[in-house]
Amino acid sequence: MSETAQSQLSEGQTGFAIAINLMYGMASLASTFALLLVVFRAFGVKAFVKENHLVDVLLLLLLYGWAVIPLMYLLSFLFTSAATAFTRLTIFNIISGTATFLAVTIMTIPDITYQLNYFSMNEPGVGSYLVAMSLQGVVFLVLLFVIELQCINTLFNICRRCKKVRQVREEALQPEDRDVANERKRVLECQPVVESMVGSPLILQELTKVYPGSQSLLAVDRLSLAVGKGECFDLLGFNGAGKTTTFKMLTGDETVTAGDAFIDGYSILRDVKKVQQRIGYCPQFDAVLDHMTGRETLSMYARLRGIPEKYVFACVENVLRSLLLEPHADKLVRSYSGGNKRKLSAGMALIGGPPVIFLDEPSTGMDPVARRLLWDAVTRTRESGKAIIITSHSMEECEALCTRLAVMVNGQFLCLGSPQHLKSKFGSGYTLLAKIHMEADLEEMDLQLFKDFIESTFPGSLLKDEHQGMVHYHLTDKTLTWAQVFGTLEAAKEKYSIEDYCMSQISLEQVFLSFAQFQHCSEGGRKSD
Ligand SMILES: Nc1ncnc2c1ncn2[C@@H]1O[C@H](COP(=O)(O)OP(=O)(O)OP(=O)(O)O)[C@@H](O)[C@H]1O
Repeated sequence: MSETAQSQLSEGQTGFAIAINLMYGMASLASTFALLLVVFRAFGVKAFVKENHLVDVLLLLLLYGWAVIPLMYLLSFLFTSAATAFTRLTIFNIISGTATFLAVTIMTIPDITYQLNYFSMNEPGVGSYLVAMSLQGVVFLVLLFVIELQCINTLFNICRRCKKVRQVREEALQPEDRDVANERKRVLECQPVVESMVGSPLILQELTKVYPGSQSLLAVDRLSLAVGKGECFDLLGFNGAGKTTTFKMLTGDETVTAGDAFIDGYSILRDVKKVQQRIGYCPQFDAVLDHMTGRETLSMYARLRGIPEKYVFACVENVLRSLLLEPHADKLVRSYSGGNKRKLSAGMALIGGPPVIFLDEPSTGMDPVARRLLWDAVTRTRESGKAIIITSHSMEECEALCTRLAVMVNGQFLCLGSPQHLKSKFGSGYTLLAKIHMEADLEEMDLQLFKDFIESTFPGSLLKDEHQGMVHYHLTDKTLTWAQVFGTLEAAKEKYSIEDYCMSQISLEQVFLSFAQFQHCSEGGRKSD
């Protein structure tokens, strides 16, 4: 059974599937054996039909089936392709069956004697073989259950989790951003099912992903987060920070190495199907069906989300209109431009208003008008009480949409909170942009005088950029007030030929960039222990 299909079955369902497969195998073997017995009877093969031996033969054959079906099932795990498994195992059965039969016959020719009790434990009775086949069947079946129910994985997971819990305790001693630590504490103390009902449809508890390989990579490192109804949470991060991997685990596309997440109270480890029924997902790369039109695609998603048939049309029209897709609604998706495919992907995630919506860089490739329409649609959806998680490299988008955000670096949250909270916490000081009027012959001197003035008046100021009489300073003094800075610059305007100037709070982008130094450049930079 494929890993994805397997991951979507609960343990009970897997056990049931094995039992059904075994019964089907036994039934089809029994019917073949019955035909064989009919042939024996028709041709009067004495050894098999005399003295009710047909029943003995049937018992022997069925015991053979009991032993061999689970063995074939086990051996099939050695192959990745069903066709290869079928041909190779068939050849294996023919050779092993014929060869062992010939070998045993040849080796026992001198000793052939006739024994009335076929089931005797003594040679040439087959009693010992019957016992062996019965035991083989039981052993192979147990092995099959162990593999299919992923008992070993579960055991590994339990060990891994114990190890992780120890690590978390140890690492709790290391400094972690206070907001991130508070969120972790809040999440670990909550009862996910109760919390989901109360108001947090999405809960991540120590969610971890390690990509296996020669150098296993820790892509997502113990994320803990609760996202409430009517909240839009932005995952900001550099390339390779682990955002998409987080989404993939939450949507069931990737397995979870440790930890768990709950969507509407359902665990992604135990109830992935129920989770998938409750999410909308706009993946980073469009997953659209080329041979359907946009309208057909959205109608299909509306029906899948359980929207009553009489509302499907209106619902689809609404999404098409809100994303400016109406002119393309009846064209095949394969003829869509990149931006229009993106709009359709976003529409597919939003339609029907699932309780939790994941948007992975939804506005990439959209023109500014479409982007703003998307923002409106996302904001309306959020205000209707849905929890939205978004990743984006646009700070403008982040400021326009999100109520809270986290900066993700190397799979961990380095900070967490509302945009204003993070700007106040990490972006102390002000940004000053000034344009100095320069006489042709005195330009360097004018500029230098102004720079000296700023550096002496506002100690600790950092010159960030300088270009054609335009200077960009970061005024780092936390005690400065807006009035002080404006007053000083207004008074100095004439003296230093300041043509124009502008003051602003540190931007979110500057806060984000201040974490750049922590991101490993190399994608294989984070090895898991
Ligand atoms: N299937 C995979 N196998 C092994 N490593 C992977 C796999 N997918 C992602 N990674 C690695 O995991 C890390 C996180 O990748 P991920 O795609 O989650 O980053 P991201 O934050 O979404 O980046 P971007 O902003 O570029 O989309 C990267 O180092 C990446 O190389």
